[in-house]
Order: sequence, then structure tokens, then C-alpha cells
Amino acid sequence: MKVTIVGAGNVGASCADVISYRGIASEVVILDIKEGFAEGKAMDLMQCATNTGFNTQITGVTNDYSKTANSEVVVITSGIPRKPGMTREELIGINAGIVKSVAENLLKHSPKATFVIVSNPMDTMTYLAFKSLGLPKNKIIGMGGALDSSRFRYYLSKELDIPSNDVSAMVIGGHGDTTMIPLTRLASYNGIPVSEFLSQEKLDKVAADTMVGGATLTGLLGTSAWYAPGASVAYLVDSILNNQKKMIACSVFLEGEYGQSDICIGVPCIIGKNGVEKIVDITLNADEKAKFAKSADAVRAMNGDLKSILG
Ligand SMILES: NC(=O)C1=CN([C@@H]2O[C@H](COP(=O)(O)OP(=O)(O)OC[C@H]3O[C@@H](n4cnc5c(N)ncnc54)[C@H](O)[C@@H]3O)[C@@H](O)[C@H]2O)C=CC1
Ligand SMILES: O=C([O-])CC(=O)C(=O)O
Repeated sequence: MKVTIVGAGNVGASCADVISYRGIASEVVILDIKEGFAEGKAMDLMQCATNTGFNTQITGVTNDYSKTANSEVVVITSGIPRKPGMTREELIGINAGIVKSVAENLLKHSPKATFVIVSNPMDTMTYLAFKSLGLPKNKIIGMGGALDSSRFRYYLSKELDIPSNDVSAMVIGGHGDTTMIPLTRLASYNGIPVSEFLSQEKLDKVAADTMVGGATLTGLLGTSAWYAPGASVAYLVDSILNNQKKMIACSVFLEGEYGQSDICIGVPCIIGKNGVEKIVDITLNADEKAKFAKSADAVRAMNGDLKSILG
């Protein structure tokens, strides 16, 4: 099973690391535009093989798309990350052109691949990929919800003083500081609603911390996060390649679900060998519905900036 990751930077390399370490794919190709960079990352990662015990073959290439041929999954992390004080949306000017050309090159060599879009602003980059590639909607998946949900579970677990894996919780909506919707009402501690254990004030603080989780890390690190993003992409790729049919919040093209159309935004999806196997259209309460509509308005406004690039 072959996976290509474009962008050998922080997120791309971290993703390749988790995919190989966990044996998710037999072959990983990392491609970057910077001469020698992907080759160097691949060599460094391959030199982990004997000490961590993996058998995945990792190859690095400089802009040679022929080496990506017949990948089952392609991951796009190429583009610039934000710096402290910036929003993800500010990256659109540079990243849109990069994502479009990278996606088109990948498609030429792997026409059957499922595309996973990571570059920010992710929902708009996913919409761009969907509109420019002409692939069926199940083949284009934006990664953001898996990461945001893991941060939500982290913040809840800290507040509850329990292991993260005992928390079940999901974030839907846009992958932006103000557009994410942590579904607090549905979050549970081993099946028991978290509202049984935490005050509304504490739950509101957890939701607010989750929404700015990426910005908090960008402030601390000087660039955006990579370990949890890389692991979240690997988790998604695992569900595709190994047909796990996990339910994961992903940015996907909607046609009426959640009252929205002609937009890519985060909703719960069943992810398997066909990419998006199913969109899980749950009933939101009035407050959640209003938040979702507002989030979609913001994402749609950002998509409007693609007019010149989509023609
Ligand atoms: N959706 C999500 O949840 C997350 C998204 N991101 C986004 O992922 C992107 C990458 O972040 P990092 O890895 O931290 O950045 P980075 O700067 O470490 O790596 C980006 C890599 O892309 C390469 N690149 C640029 N243009 C290219 C092209 N045309 N073809 C091939 N490679 C190209 C660069 O040379 C660089 O190595 C950013 O846009 C960031 O905002 C980051 C974390 C989470
Ligand atoms: O915060 C950023 O810019 C990168 C990202 O999307 C995340 O870590 O959630």
C-alpha cells in the first residue's frame, strides 16, 4: 500500500514518521520542492527502522511526481504555516496556488487516489481541490476535525484529570480559530456526559481552549504544531488504507447535509477504502445549528477568495 506525502516539512515528515512506525503503509513517498529536503527527511526516517522496528520503505524526491505513481492515498501538506498572531485564513494567498498545482500533478500519476488535504486554510483548500480536480466527492477529504477533536479530548481530560482515551468527543465546523464547534453536549467520559462532572463555566473554557488550540501552540512554538497534526493525518490514512470505517470529523463536500451545499466543512464521516463512505448527518440542537450556519458562512466567504484561481 503506497502513500505519497507532499511537503517534507514539519507536518509531512511527522506524518511519515507515524505511518511507518505504526506500519500503516508498506511504501511512503515524500515529495518536496526544496532540493534534497525530502531525500534527507526520508533518509533520516529510514535510519529509525532498525531501532524502532518498522519495515515501511520511505523514499524522498525533489518534485519528481513520476515517483508518486499509483499511490492509494496522497496527502497535501505543502504550503506555508502561520506565524504567531496570524490566522490560518491569512495563508490563502500563497497556499491556494501551491495546493492547486500540487493536486493536479498528483492526479496525473495517481488517478485513483484518495486525496487528503492538510494545508491551510484547510476547508477552503479542500474545496479548491474538489473544484479543480473533478474527482467524486468521496475522494477528497480535508483533515482538521481529527486534530481538533483530539485537542478537545486533551483539554477535557486535563479538566477531568483522567486519560484522554477515556474521553469521547468531536469537533465539527470549520478548522478555524472562530469557526470550530466543539460538541460539548455530546462529549462523554466513558459514556457518561461530561456535564455530570464539569460546570458549564469549565466546559465553556475547555471549548474556548480547543478552538484556539492551534494558535496557542503557534504562540509557543513560533510556527504551527506538527506532532498532533502528523498523527491525526496518519490516523485518517490508516482508516482509508485499512478500510477501518472509523467515524472521523472531516472536511467534505456537502450537498444538503447539515443544511449546507457547495461547501467543504467538518462533519462526522465514516472513512474507509472508498474515502468518505458516508456522511453522518446527526441532529444538532438549535444552538449548535446556529453555530454551524455561522461557521459555514465564514468558510463560504473565504471560498469566495478562490474566484480568481478557479476562473
Ligand atoms: N489541517 C490541519 O489540521 C493542519 C494544517 N497545517 C498546515 O499544513 C501546512 C504545512 O505546515 P508545516 O509542515 O508546519 O510547514 P513547513 O514549512 O514545515 O513545511 C511545508 C513544506 O512544503 C514545501 N512546499 C512548499 N511549496 C511546495 C510545492 N509547490 N511543492 C512541494 N512542496 C512544497 C516546503 O518546501 C516545506 O518543506 C501549513 O499550511 C499549515 O498551516 C498544519 C497543521 C495542522
Ligand atoms: O494552527 C495552525 O495554523 C495549524 C493548524 O491548523 C493546527 O495546528 O490546528
